[in-house]
Amino acid sequence: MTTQPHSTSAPAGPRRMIAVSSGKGGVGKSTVTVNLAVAMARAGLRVGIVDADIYGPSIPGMLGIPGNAPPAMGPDRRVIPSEAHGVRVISMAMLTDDDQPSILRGPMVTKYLRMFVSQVAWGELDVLLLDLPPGTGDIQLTLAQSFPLTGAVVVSTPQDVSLKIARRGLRMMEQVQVPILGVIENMSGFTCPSCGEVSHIFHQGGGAAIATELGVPFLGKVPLDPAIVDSGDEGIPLIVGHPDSAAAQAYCRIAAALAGGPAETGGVALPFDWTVATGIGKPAPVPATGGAQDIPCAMDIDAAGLEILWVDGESRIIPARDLRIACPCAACRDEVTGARLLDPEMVSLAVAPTRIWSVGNYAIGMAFSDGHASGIYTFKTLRQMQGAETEDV
Ligand SMILES: Nc1ncnc2c1ncn2[C@@H]1O[C@H](COP(=O)(O)OP(=O)(O)OP(=O)(O)O)[C@@H](O)[C@H]1O
Repeated sequence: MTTQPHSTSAPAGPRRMIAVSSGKGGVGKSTVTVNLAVAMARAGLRVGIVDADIYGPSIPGMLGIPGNAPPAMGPDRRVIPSEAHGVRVISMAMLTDDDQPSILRGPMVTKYLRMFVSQVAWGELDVLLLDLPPGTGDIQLTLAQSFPLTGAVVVSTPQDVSLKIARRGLRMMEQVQVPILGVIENMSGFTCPSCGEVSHIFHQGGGAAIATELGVPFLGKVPLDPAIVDSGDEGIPLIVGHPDSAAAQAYCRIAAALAGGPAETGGVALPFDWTVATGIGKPAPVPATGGAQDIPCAMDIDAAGLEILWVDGESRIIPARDLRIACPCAACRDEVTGARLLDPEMVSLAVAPTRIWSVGNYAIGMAFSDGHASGIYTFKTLRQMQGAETEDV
């Protein structure tokens, strides 16, 4: 285990940011995250893990990194991640005393995690894995919305109840338009400690059934293997200590599928924060490569309004005033009925966006010249607005 400084210049952002989630605790999500990360590092990728399981951070221990060692600071006051088995790691466990459970409210958790992603000197990364806290509550939803995730993986065990909960997790990710990269069935079958053969003493196949039912990929099964428990306790991942085991080989296959899977969206690079007057932060246009999704490939603003080119090649202008009038925030729309609360007559004919920023990978936020800045416009909504008649108000 070493602690090495990485480039402290502003990060370009990881090529892929993948959330590892589970509907409930104890299904092996952190173990899966660690072994996938080490498998990817061994395949030559530059890999980082954000231990976002802020209430029960276990990643450093599984990689043999002392939990209570505070991380070093770089010259630009950015935190330098720890590194073990070729994987860079940042975790709440490094910032709090092991004996003091972190009692943090939701907004604080999101603040810390944003910091973990953007204020850490990660250097160049091919893949950043986020080990999410278990469950499908507000924290998970906020996290899924806060980062430009390439997609999410859902870990489940074969038991019925666990699969039902996994289904809820999948639906949650769908709601915030985070692509599901697939389902992993953990503890599926038992690996005999003496002969290494896998026998299916419990249910199996539920993960594949859910994946089929919801139309998402099934990434594979990891058998129940007593060596995994010892590996976690000793800080030597199974991939390193028992590379020939059936479970280690399953991790390697899943890692290969995730590292090279068809998850790139093909749209503009995210995140961005564009100040319209200076053009600073404006997302660089990329070619529209085809596809049916609501993914922007280029954005422009002129006197006529906001023009968006979509991945399927469609492009149209939404007048700036229409955007302001359509603001979906709670002050401008009734949250229950959706009725407009904003009087269009109060909106100046000259209103225009002054700043546009990406929200997760499904929406943009917009600040207007009248000072209003709380609306979040999903790509889907913008696409529908482009198709609708201009409001005659
Ligand atoms: N395939 C497996 N075979 C045997 N034991 C496993 C397997 N996967 C995980 N475990 C063990 O199950 C326990 C829980 O695993 P882990 O901490 O990774 O779960 P988790 O879903 O991240 O839990 P939480 O989110 O509550 O921290 C650990 O002791 C781990 O070693």
